[in-house]
Amino acid sequence: MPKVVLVTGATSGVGRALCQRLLREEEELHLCLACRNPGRAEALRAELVAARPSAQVSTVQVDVSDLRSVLRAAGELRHRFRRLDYVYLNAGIMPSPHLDVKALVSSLFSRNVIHVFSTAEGLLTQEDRVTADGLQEVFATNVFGHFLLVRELEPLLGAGDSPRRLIWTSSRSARRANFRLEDVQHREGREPYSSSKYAVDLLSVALNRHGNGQGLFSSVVCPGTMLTNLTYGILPPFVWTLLMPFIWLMRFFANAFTLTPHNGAEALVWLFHQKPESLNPLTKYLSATTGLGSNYVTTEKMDLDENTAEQLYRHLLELERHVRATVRSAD
Ligand SMILES: NC(=O)C1=CN([C@@H]2O[C@H](COP(=O)(O)OP(=O)(O)OC[C@H]3O[C@@H](n4cnc5c(N)ncnc54)[C@H](OP(=O)(O)O)[C@@H]3O)[C@@H](O)[C@H]2O)C=CC1
Ligand SMILES: CC(C)CCC[C@@H](C)[C@H]1CC[C@H]2C3=C(CC[C@]12C)[C@@]1(C)CCC(=O)[C@@H](C)[C@@H]1CC3
Repeated sequence: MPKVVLVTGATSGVGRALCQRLLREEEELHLCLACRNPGRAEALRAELVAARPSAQVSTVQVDVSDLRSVLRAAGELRHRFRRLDYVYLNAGIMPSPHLDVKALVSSLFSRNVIHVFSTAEGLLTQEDRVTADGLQEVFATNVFGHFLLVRELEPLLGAGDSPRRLIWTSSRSARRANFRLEDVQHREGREPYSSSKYAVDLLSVALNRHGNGQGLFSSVVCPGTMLTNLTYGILPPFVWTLLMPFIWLMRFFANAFTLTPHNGAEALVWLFHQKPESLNPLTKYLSATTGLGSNYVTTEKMDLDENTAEQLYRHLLELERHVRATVRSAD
C-alpha cells in the first residue's frame, strides 16, 4: 500500500521542494497537494508527473485561512482516502514585513549577531489583517486553519497498523516573549509571525499528549532562512542578489542560512524516515547548511512548557466550537 502524504502550501518554496524530493527519493507514495490556487496546483502536479511518470499525485483545493474552505477540503479528503500517513502542515505567511535596518546594522556589532541573524529577533515586524471569518490572518493561516484541518481529518488519522504523522513547518523565530495566552491571535502586537510559530510549537506538544496513545505523532521543523516568496516580501530578489557575497560568508558562521528550498526541506524529508517513537516531542528539528553547502539536520530544545501547551489547545478547541457554530448559523 503506498503511503499517503498530504502537503499544504505545496505550490512554492519549501513545500514544493519537499514534494520534489519525496517523489525522487520514495518509491511507493501517493502525494496529495493541498493548495489554494487550483491552476498552480495543477501545473505542479503536471511537472511532478512529468519528472516521474509512475508517480501518484493528486490535488485538493484549500485556502487554510478560510474556515469554510478547510471544512470543504477535509470533507473531500475524507471521501477520497481511508487514511493519511503523513500530513505536512506547511502553508504559511508573513504579510507586510518591515525590516528595522537600524537594528540590523547594530546587531552586526553585537555579540549576539549569529542568534539575531538566525532568528531575526528584534529585526522584523508585520502588519496583520483580519479575515472574513474575523480572525487575525497570520494566526488563521499559520495556526488555526491547520488545527481545524487536523481536527476534521481525525477519522483518517486514527489508530491503524502504522503511526500517523503530523509535521509542522515552524520557525527559529518562534519566540515565547511574542506569545500571550490572553492574546493568542496576536491582535495587539507587531510580531504575529513569531507568535504564530510559537503557537505551532505549543500545539504540536499538546497534539502529542492527546494523540500518541492513538498512534498520532506530531513534530515541528524549521527549514532555515531560504529565498522564497516569503522572504522576497522582506527584501526584493535583486537586493538579495546584491547581498549574496555577504550571505555566503555568513554561512560559515550561521548554519540557519539554508538559502534554497531544496536545502530547507532537509529536516522535513529526514523526519519522513524517522520512527516517530524515537523523536522527542519537545525538540524542534532544524534544517542546516554548512559554509561549503552540505545539508544536515540539527535540533533545538523548545522554550515552552506543557501546561501552556495544554491551555492553548483548550483555547483552540473553544474557538473551534465558536467558529463551527458561526458557520452553521450563517449557512
Ligand atoms: N522562507 C523562510 O526563510 C522560512 C519559511 N518558513 C516557513 O516555511 C513555510 C513555507 O514558506 P516558504 O516556502 O518560505 O514560502 P512561500 O511563500 O514560497 O510558500 C508558502 C506556501 O503557502 C501557501 N499558502 C499561503 N497562504 C495560504 C493559504 N491561505 N491557504 C493555502 N495555502 C497558502 C502558498 O500558496 P500560493 O502559492 O498560493 O501563494 C505557498 O504554497 C511557511 O510556514 C513559513 O513560515 C520557516 C522558516 C523560514
Ligand atoms: C543576511 C543579509 C546580509 C541581510 C539580510 C537581513 C534580513 C533580511 C534577514 C536577517 C535574518 C533573516 C531571517 C528571516 C528573514 C530575513 C532576515 C530578517 C526569517 C524571519 C525568515 C522567516 C523565518 O521563519 C525565520 C526563521 C527567519 C529568521 C532570519
